[in-house]
Amino acid sequence: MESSRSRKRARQDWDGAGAGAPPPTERAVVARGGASPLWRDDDRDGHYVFDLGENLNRRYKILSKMGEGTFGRVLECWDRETREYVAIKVVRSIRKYRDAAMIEIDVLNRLAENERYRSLCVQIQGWFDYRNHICIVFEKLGPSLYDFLKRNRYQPFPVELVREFGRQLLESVAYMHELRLIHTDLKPENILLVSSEYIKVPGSKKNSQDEMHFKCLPKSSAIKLIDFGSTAFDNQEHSSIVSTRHYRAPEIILGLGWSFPCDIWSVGCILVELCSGEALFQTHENLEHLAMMERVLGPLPEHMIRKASSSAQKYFRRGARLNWPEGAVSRESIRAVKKLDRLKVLVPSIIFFLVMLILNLNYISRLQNKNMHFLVPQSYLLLVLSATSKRNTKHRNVKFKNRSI
Ligand SMILES: Nc1ncnc2c1ncn2[C@@H]1O[C@H](COP(=O)(O)OP(=O)(O)OP(=O)(O)O)[C@@H](O)[C@H]1O
Repeated sequence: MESSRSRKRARQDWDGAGAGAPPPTERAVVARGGASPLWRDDDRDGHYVFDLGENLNRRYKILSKMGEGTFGRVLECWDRETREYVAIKVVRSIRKYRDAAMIEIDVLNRLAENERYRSLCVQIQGWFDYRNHICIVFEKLGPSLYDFLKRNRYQPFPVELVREFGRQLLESVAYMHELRLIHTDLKPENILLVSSEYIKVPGSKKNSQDEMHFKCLPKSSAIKLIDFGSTAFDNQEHSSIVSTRHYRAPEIILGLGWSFPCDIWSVGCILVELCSGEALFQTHENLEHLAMMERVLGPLPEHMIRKASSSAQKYFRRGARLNWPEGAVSRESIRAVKKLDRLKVLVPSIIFFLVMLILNLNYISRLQNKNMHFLVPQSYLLLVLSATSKRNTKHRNVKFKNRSI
């Protein structure tokens, strides 16, 4: 079962076994100058064990650990050849993650076919296989939007900035969808600011001594998408469960099959979170999740309930309405759902219309055609966004124009 606050997606059940033996030549290499360190075993999860300052093959020097995910660790490295900092994802030496990394490389190369990707998605600079670890070299980016929220003790971003993030996010997703790719794991952790620079401004939350808190704001609003390890090709068979729980679309939970719209749902959830500071659907259980969706957005469309898979029918009474609150596992669960406000109350009105449109488009598209391509609605959303952007810019003398402040 997923832990209640876990933000990590439960990965699909892969079939691979552990890693094979390391290439014999590597064992003999001794750490000296620009050479590789002595061979050492991976940790029990298959992660590469390293010390800071060591080499990752002769070209890259390891400077720090930038992040960790299900697939592996991301290390900040110095590229001796280009003389620039890079972020290298060192994938766990387990067959299933190695295989998934090769798919990620495939997707990244596909994305890189068009120049447009440079400003929308993280750029891949290359990859190599080192001591049975696939290493993917990326341009180094700044912190994720989640890192920023956390650093600010979950104080929300200003609405002007959220709108700017939303516009870029929709552009990136539209670009992926044009290439018939579905990200499937959009979340604030997978959206990185391009720059780490920030400014401090007075925040809204005060502490117990009534002292004013400060909050950090990025100097530039430019963002890029990362983590294409779960990206699916539209025309390939899809696994039944995708997305990290909080950002998972209703059609996935109901077993209706999923396609491009599941990314759009995640975008809606992300925008609300950036405006409110907290994940919209903080749950780890399907029925509670559906009840939360109904609380925020109104009843699930009848056509979706009708087609729910046999295993999802148990969430409904006589196949017609959600078995809620009768089916709740605890009073606490009922309270958690009740505590949620309608979308209108949750987010400023300027974002409300956009999010409402996004989340409802997900429903509408299912009504029309489950594999409907999302280009048309996305262009429409972008139009709405730029229209509201202009209006608001006039009114409030917005500082987030041109992606920098
Ligand atoms: N290009 C980059 N520049 C800076 N930091 C990065 C970069 N790529 C990844 N990171 C950091 O490393 C973390 C893990 O990266 P990523 O999400 O790609 O790994 P993962 O193993 O696929 O994660 P998940 O378990 O979410 O699938 C990110 O959340 C981010 O903090």
